[in-house]
Amino acid sequence: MEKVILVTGANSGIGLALCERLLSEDLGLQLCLACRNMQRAVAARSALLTSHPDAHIDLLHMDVGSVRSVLNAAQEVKARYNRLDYLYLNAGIMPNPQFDLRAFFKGLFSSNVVNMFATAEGLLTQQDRVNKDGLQEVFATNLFGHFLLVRELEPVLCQAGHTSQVVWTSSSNARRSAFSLDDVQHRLGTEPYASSKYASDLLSVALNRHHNSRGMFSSVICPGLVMTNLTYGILPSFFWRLIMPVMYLIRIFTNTFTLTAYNGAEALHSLFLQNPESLDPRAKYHSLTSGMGINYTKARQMDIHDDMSETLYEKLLEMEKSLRRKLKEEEDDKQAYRKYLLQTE
Ligand SMILES: NC(=O)C1=CN([C@@H]2O[C@H](COP(=O)(O)OP(=O)(O)OC[C@H]3O[C@@H](n4cnc5c(N)ncnc54)[C@H](OP(=O)(O)O)[C@@H]3O)[C@@H](O)[C@H]2O)C=CC1
Ligand SMILES: CC(C)CCC[C@@H](C)[C@H]1CC[C@H]2C3=C(CC[C@]12C)[C@@]1(C)CCC(=O)[C@@H](C)[C@@H]1CC3
Repeated sequence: MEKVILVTGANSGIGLALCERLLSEDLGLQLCLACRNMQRAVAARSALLTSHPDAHIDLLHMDVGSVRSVLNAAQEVKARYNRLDYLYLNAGIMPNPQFDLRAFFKGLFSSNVVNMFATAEGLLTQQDRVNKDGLQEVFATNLFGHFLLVRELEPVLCQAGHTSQVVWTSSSNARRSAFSLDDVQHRLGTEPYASSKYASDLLSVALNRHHNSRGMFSSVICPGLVMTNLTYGILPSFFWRLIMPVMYLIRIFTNTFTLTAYNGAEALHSLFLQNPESLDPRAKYHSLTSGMGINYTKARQMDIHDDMSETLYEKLLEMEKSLRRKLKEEEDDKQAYRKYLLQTE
């Protein structure tokens, strides 16, 4: 039976490179590209079909930052496929990034320089905003929409006699100090990206605790620093082009500069090849590239406390409940209004 794989944010960057790599591995896969921008999704599908004309590729509209869109898309998935083998939660945003040049130069001449290049600790802040559901956009996109998707897809992910794998594209920018259980959406801080990625690490551990017995396994990966639309948004593109040779030089000293989307997808691809039961639920799988351009994946232990991951999980369940209640009320109001209009006609 062909494996069914759904990838969010599959129309560009690391998500698209993953699809390309999966198809090179096995043409008998059923790939589903879940995307917000359908024009780019169609282009991505055509590009994949050019290199793999016999591939089975479906498109699915899903704005992972919108509760309604995720619920609709999940219904569609359950109608189309009776089981899901891999769910890659890859879509992500880093809006309005601000780069701290002073911190960069200070870090450059400190003993922390390698860590600074690997994690960008202290270098980046972002300006977030509230979305239509009343949630912080970064939290909604990078974490909550994906959480809701996993919850909705439980019937196709957790099936007797079958294992499934959920893989989060996290980041080495994820940091416990950027996250607070009192402010899970990061309304008050300036590092929503680091916070959302740390939350995904916590959530993955909690998902394993609650779902392993039902055959669903969750892992997190970091693709390293990859030149994609997300990173091009941090500094002007002419600057990136100018410093590209320097980036390749830095790679000699830090294997985290994977740079290409193909290299960045290494850990995602490597997890596809492994038995989910053999993976370490508390490890983050890093895509790394040596100075000679050799790709490999390395597992590193995450800085996670079980009680913290459990509390986050419970808070997300609560949030889900209240958002569903709100949607139901809105739906009821709409129905009542329609009925009223019909009666007054
Ligand atoms: N590049 C890097 O160095 C690193 C990236 N990552 C993570 O990798 C993941 C992929 O990013 P990357 O490939 O770099 O960047 P890209 O910007 O190229 O890709 C991001 C993808 O996410 C999609 N997306 C964004 N918002 C939504 C949404 N609301 N609903 C559905 N899809 C959405 C984008 O689609 P659309 O066309 O609609 O915008 C796009 O396909 C992200 O989670 C990012 O945080 C982690 C560490 C390092
Ligand atoms: C190398 C150049 C001379 C100067 C580039 C400096 C910075 C713009 C980069 C240094 C470390 C980078 C980095 C990221 C973005 C660009 C840098 C800050 C990320 C935050 C991108 C998204 C992620 O998720 C992280 C894993 C990256 C960590 C490193």
